[in-house]
Amino acid sequence: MPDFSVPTPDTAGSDTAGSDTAGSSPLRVAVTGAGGRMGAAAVDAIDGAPDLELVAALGRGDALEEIVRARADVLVDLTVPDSTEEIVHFAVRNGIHAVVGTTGWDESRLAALRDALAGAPGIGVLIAPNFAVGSVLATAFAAKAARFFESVEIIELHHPDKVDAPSGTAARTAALVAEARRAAGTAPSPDATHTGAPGARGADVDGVRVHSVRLRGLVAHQEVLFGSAGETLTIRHDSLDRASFMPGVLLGIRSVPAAPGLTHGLDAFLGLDKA
Ligand SMILES: NC(=O)C1=CN([C@@H]2O[C@H](COP(=O)(O)OP(=O)(O)OC[C@H]3O[C@@H](n4cnc5c(N)ncnc54)[C@H](O)[C@@H]3O)[C@@H](O)[C@H]2O)C=CC1
Ligand SMILES: O=C(O)C1=N[C@H](C(=O)O)C[C@H](O)C1
Repeated sequence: MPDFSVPTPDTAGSDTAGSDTAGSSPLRVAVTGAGGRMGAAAVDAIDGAPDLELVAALGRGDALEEIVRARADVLVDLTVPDSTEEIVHFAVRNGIHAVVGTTGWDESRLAALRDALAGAPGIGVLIAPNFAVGSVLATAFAAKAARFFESVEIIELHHPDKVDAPSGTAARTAALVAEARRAAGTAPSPDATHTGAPGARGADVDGVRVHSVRLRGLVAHQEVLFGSAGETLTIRHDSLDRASFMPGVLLGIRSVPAAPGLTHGLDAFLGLDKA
């Protein structure tokens, strides 16, 4: 597993409100959604990290108070869009940092979380639409390319047990691409469609068409397609196994205590904001 080099909690000068990470104590980590596909993989990854200690693993129906009772420093939330907001606000109210992989964090939820964090100085929350470094890079590359092309569309492809569409990664990519195009004054993608089957052109996310494929055998994949006269550029990323997400989960856990407030996307923790 790649090991992204980051300051440990002991050397980061981190805010450790509500924690006991002084000295060489491992960072105490709780997981919600621990019985799910991602949660189970995260539990194993945390168990295998010598600087981390798994102190609580909660499933649906378990009381959130267990996270406080276990004196967790960081909560990792990998549940469902309907549960994540309540869980993360619970962590913030109780002085616990959070690393959130669950989807469903739209602008209104992010704004409410920023407000909550303003009243919880020193507490950090990472909302990570995708923990895979290749995916984070692909989204950053797409944002860079966005202003140079007339057309852009996104195809995201996932396993059929996924409950939400479009994916959180596609929504984030579309938002960043749209922002870059707006900033550059790029016109909307040309599209003469005015008749046909409903849904055939995918969902309109921030002015970008997003097509969601659900197919047994897939894990998590995305293509961003750009086009101009005579050329296309396709930026594709494939997560072939949930192992791809784990280095990012661990990086988030180790980094978030030193990053008070809201961090949206793993980019800053990977140093991509300086690239
Ligand atoms: N950021 C990233 O890199 C990734 C994010 N995801 C996202 O993570 C989330 C979980 O994905 P999967 O593990 O595939 O789903 P899953 O359905 O396998 O697991 C979700 C688990 O959460 C549990 N759960 C639901 N409400 C709960 C609550 N209130 N308290 C505790 N547990 C609760 C469910 O019982 C289930 O075991 C989804 O939103 C998915 O889109 C998935 C893969 C990567
Ligand atoms: O549900 C999934 O599997 C995934 N969810 C996230 C998303 O919606 O973007 C991240 C990744 O694509 C896998």
